[in-house]
Amino acid sequence: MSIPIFKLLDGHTIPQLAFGTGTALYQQNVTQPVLAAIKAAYTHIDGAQVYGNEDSVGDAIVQSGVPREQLFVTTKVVKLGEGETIPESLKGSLKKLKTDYVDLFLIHSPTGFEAPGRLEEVWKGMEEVKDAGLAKSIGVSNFRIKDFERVLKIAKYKPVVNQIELHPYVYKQLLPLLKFQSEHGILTESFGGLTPVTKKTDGPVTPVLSELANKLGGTETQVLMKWLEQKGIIAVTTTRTAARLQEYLDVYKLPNLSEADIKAIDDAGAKLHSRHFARHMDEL
Ligand SMILES: NC(=O)C1=CN([C@@H]2O[C@H](COP(=O)(O)OP(=O)(O)OC[C@H]3O[C@@H](n4cnc5c(N)ncnc54)[C@H](O)[C@@H]3O)[C@@H](O)[C@H]2O)C=CC1
Ligand SMILES: O=CCc1c[nH]c2ccccc12
Repeated sequence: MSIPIFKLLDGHTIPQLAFGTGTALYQQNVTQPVLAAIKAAYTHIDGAQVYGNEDSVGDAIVQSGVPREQLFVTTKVVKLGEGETIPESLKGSLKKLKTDYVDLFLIHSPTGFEAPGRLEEVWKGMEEVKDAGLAKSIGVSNFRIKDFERVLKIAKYKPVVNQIELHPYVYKQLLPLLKFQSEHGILTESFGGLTPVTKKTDGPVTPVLSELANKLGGTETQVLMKWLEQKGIIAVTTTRTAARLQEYLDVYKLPNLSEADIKAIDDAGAKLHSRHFARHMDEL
């Protein structure tokens, strides 16, 4: 079984699993990890200007020998220099990434652009890069409902995705945002999806994962990834090890969780709120 492909609201497609170049790989040369991921069958690479390693992502894209159109490359803008525009910012990334376009360009966070009119102005810049073909699709990250309301008021193109921290310990609190996105056809990308096996390993979800891992014949990590997949969420994860790369890919060979299994994870997650990034998301 291969990685599922989801359709974006602008007609483009996106692989449901992404190899991330932040967190464990933040500010590091990621050429070898990205090459290993591509070799293992990953096509979707999640980057960002602030990860400080776009140059090494670009080297991996070139060295992989995989035709550019077979890869899905994301980068994100977190801030602009004095007088710098969004097209100028993206052109800087493209030079480092050694490509003519990205598949997806994201506003990394609304928090740097909160002054009156600023987020709207930045979104207009995002629309410019889409019109110029520098980004096939445009989206956002760490957006709340109130950020979407500002952008949607002036948008020619809606954001196609919102990349947010999403795992069972924030799922309940995010339900109004997820409902809003679903009503607008905006897909969700998850980061931090493995929090119950990495940062919050002693919570109410832990025994449920253990039981379901046994039932499915997989690992706790794979149960969390299955939970995301079955909710229609794109999983952005990462690793430095070949075994973990394969563990993530093997998720697609496992049977599905039942509705009762998914509810058991939702219910256990709802007993504890535990967020590790972007605290502003606690107020939607
Ligand atoms: N838009 C944003 O603001 C953010 C985006 N990201 C993106 O998402 C990517 C992934 O983010 P993460 O939070 O690292 O994702 P994640 O929650 O999927 O964790 C990945 C980590 O889990 C470890 N892991 C997997 N299974 C494990 C187990 N059973 N026991 C112990 N450790 C285990 C891996 O080794 C890896 O280091 C980043 O590289 C970046 O591309 C990450 C944070 C913020
Ligand atoms: O991408 C994840 C973590 C991160 C590092 N710097 C920033 C700035 C704004 C939002 C998220 C992040």
